[in-house]
Amino acid sequence: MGKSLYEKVWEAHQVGTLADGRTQLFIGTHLIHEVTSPQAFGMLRDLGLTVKYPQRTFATIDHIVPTINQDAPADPLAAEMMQALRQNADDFGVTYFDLASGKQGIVHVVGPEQGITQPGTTIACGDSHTATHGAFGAIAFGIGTTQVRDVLATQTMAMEPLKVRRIEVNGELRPGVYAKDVTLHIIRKLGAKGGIGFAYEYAGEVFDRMTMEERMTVCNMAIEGGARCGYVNPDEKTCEYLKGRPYVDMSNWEATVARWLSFASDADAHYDDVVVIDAAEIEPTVTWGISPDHGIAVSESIPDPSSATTADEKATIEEALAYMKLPAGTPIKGVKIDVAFIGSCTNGRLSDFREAAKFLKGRKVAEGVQAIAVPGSQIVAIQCEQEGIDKVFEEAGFEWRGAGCSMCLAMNPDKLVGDQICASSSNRNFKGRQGSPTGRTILMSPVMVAAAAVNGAVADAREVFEIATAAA
Ligand SMILES: CC(C)[C@H](C(=O)O)[C@@H](O)C(=O)O
Ligand code: SF4
Repeated sequence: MGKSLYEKVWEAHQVGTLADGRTQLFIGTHLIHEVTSPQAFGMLRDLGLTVKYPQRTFATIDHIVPTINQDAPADPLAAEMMQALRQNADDFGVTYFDLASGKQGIVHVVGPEQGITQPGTTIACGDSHTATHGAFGAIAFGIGTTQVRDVLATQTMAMEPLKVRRIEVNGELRPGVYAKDVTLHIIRKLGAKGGIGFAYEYAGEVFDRMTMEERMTVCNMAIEGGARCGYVNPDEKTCEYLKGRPYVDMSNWEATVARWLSFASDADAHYDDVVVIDAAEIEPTVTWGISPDHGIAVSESIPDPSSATTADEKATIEEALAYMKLPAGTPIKGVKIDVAFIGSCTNGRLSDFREAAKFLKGRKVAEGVQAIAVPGSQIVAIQCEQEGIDKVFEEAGFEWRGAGCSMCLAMNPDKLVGDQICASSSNRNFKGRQGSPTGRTILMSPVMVAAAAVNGAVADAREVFEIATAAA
């Protein structure tokens, strides 16, 4: 019987079995940011410990950093957190991609961009969207602050092994359907808790064809489907993306490629579960509620509690609709928006801005809508600016900001106000997620956010494109 990538990587990193039965797992790469690392460093200081492998630890600043006047946050607490990360990186000898480095950005954008994220490795980060790095065939876990301490001090952590579910998406995606729709569709189908106890292996023709950035978008949201991690097997595209990046050792490239590819799941690997999805059934998908599994096709209507099949489902729909203040049974298309946000570790990369710019060229953001575009990293910002994408956004009426998490979680000045509705390319639509306790989030792909911004309401980007083509 062959092995899955998950099994191969796990076995290669297993240091031993702990008394409680858990595995002590070696962590090849540790990524840190300003929110979940200060206490961990504090604990190291208290215990008189050092960072075990500082060369395996990389820091960046993303959550609290403002997207305007980035190095001068008005909030003294933010300034203090920024300073603390600088101090910790200096004191413990950790590489820090700070604002002055030109490499700063959201941790899950920076890792791949620098070539730190590599196939066959284990990666940990005190952040739930660490699964993003699985796009490269890494086993990447989001961890809590205590585990951040453990990894800093020992480069290992204790973990229970996972089951593996292979999710195959075969066939052709329809025009206007993006990686974000694929991931929202999977979560809709399997539920926000469906992946508990699993690693998700994303496979099949659709993933084979996807670019690395698209694979990252899908893996990023594995956690929103309950999975502990998600990955795509490494292939030529993975290697091509990484070739020549700053942290990739190019001294014996052929051997590196052979080693990376050897981690891919064997054809006869065992899976605990297999789900097969037909790509043609996936439509541009948007959320209507307060959990990422509250997704519907943009052509569908907001669920009606009376259509629920269980009492639990009924209560969930009622709670979501009460919070969202949306009428049951009416089309989601046409729901007015106040804010449009393109960015985040899900959809804040070059290809996301390129696609949205294609849509925005020659169009204007609807009156009364605040639209902001936030590159996932300083490098993404420069790439976009070199292509004139920033200008397309600005001419359309978007604000073009500096890199960071921005309004995805609003731990910075970018926040919704009151019960504003935001069309957002991010990954979570939880209550209060975007900075206002009554703020409302509708998740969708960047192109759909652009369409909503122009329309002033949720729109089907495909129709708006067609209307434009017909009029031309
Ligand atoms: C602040 C951080 C710990 C958090 C996470 O773990 O994911 C954030 O990135 C998020 O997206 O909610
Ligand atoms: S962009 Fe959003 S989801 Fe990603 S790390 Fe930042 S806050 Fe978390």
